[in-house]
Amino acid sequence: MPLFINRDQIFAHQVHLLEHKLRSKEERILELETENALLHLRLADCLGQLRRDHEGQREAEKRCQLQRSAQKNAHLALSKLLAQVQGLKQDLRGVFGMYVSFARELEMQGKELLEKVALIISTLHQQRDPLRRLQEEVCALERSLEEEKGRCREERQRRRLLHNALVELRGNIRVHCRVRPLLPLDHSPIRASPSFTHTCHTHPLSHTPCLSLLQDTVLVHSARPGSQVLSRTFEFERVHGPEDSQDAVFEEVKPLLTSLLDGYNVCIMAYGQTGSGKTHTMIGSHHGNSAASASGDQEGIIPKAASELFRLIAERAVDSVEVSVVEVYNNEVLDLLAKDEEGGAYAGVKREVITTATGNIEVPGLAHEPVSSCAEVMRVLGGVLRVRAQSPTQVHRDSSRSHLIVTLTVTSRSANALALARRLQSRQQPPRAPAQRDFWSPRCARRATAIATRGRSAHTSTEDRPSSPASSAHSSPFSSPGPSPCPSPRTSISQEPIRTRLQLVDLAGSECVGVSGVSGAALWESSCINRSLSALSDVLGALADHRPHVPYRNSRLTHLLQDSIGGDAKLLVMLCVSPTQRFLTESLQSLGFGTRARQVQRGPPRTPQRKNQGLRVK
Ligand SMILES: Nc1ncnc2c1ncn2[C@@H]1O[C@H](COP(=O)(O)OP(=O)(O)OP(=O)(O)O)[C@@H](O)[C@H]1O
Repeated sequence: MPLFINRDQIFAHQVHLLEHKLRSKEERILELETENALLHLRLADCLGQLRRDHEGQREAEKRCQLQRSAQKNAHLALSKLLAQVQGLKQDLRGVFGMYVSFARELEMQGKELLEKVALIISTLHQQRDPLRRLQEEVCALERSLEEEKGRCREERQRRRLLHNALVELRGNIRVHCRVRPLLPLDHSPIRASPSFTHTCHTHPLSHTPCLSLLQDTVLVHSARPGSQVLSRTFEFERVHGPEDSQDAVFEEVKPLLTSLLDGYNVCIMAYGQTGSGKTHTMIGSHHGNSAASASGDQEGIIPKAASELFRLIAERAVDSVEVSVVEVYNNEVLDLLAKDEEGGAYAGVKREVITTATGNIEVPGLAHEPVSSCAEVMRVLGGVLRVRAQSPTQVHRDSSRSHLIVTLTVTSRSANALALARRLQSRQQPPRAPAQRDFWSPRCARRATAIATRGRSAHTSTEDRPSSPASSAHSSPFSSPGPSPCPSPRTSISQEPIRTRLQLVDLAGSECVGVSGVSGAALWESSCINRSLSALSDVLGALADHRPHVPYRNSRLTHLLQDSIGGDAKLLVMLCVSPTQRFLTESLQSLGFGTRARQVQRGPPRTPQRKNQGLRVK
């Protein structure tokens, strides 16, 4: 082995060793760096974790704080609730205390009441007998009151029948009164000028009713401030109130139609102030101009009478029925059935009224149309009513400006009529209703006959035509046969037909020109209407006072109706009256007219003579 070692080699060896050491150190450094990096990573993890833990802790602390504040609030609410519960318990204790005291009080009162009831029951027990007796007395009194009421009703009925018989015997004019309901026209303002531009202020009370009805009496009571208190009563054969229907009004008129077929002439006349319901009562309510088109329960006396007439004649031997229609307009008699020159339309031709040498009232040339049913009558009437004079006034928009007279002439061979005529010829007593027999004492009959005889003998003559039985032999309505004398009992009754006449009159309304506000031609119409109505009133006055002169000829209306007013037709005046203070003066005038009409005594009505006994037959 060499002793000498190369230095280089040693150095190389040392370098190698050092390099090796360096390498291992470097490896170690690398390892340590890796480890360091890993540790850094772990540190970062740990720091992240720590941060999260801190945040979680902060969150937990926040929640904890919230929980603590919620807990605090809950504690507060709980303590409040507890305080309230304490208060409620207190109240409840108070209420319970009250309830207990109230219950005690109630119990005490109940006990007291029970004691009182027991006392009352025992008192009642003691008084039961007198009470029962009292009850029995009350029942007996009620029964007797009912009986008295029944007797009173019967008595009133008898009085009415007796009155009717007396009216028949005396030949009185029957007067029915109809008070219409309040209508818009009662509230319409009255205008000062005919041009209807200025309105007058009416008294505030003027729309209040001033009429009250009691059985067959009209009570007029007016107490307007500044005027005298007025209180008057008017009695009529029948009084209809505002609530009475057209049927109810017709029911009271209906018996006259039987009389017509039994051989009497009949006249039904509506009288009253303008707008008081005459046309409504006679024809019916209508819309537009077609008054005859009133239907059903709104039909007036004319359609209902025509219908009843044809119902009655279906059962009897009646030859024919004819209708004629006239209007008295501006004191002229117009034949509404006369046709124009072509013979087509109704023209309203002027006619004259004449008194024949025998005292008959005639309208020469008056047109008649044969009719065989109510519908035909209404058809004819519907046609002519369009010709009737109408114009508006401030009181009534559809005011009729003429008097309308519809005449139905019945030619009959009815055995009833003949038998009745025979009976009336043989004794001067009115036909008696069965119900009358028990009260129609001979004394009563004697008295009534005496009154009737007095009444008749008191007015034996008039200027125009005497109304004594003897003179009535010559009466003749228009161109149809009219009332005739009672033939002597010995006169034989052949089977010649009897002609009777039903006159249905819708008078024009009386009116105060100042109130109705008319002028020009309408003023002349009003003046003619008022003059003819005043002539009618004068005629009634003369008849009622048995004056020797009856001024029938002062007006065409009275001349035309002479046979019905002063003759021996059964005449019924239907007074139509407005109910309000506003028309008080006019209502009083109409009621006065009705009273006057009732005073007329014309002797008992007669059946007309037959064709062959001097009557003019068309
Ligand atoms: N009883 C009644 N029930 C309901 N309405 C009525 C009644 N009477 C009248 N009327 C109404 O009052 C108004 C006036 O009545 P109507 O035409 O019959 O009066 P009038 O007396 O004939 O008047 P004028 O004389 O002016 O012609 C009408 O609208 C009518 O329908």
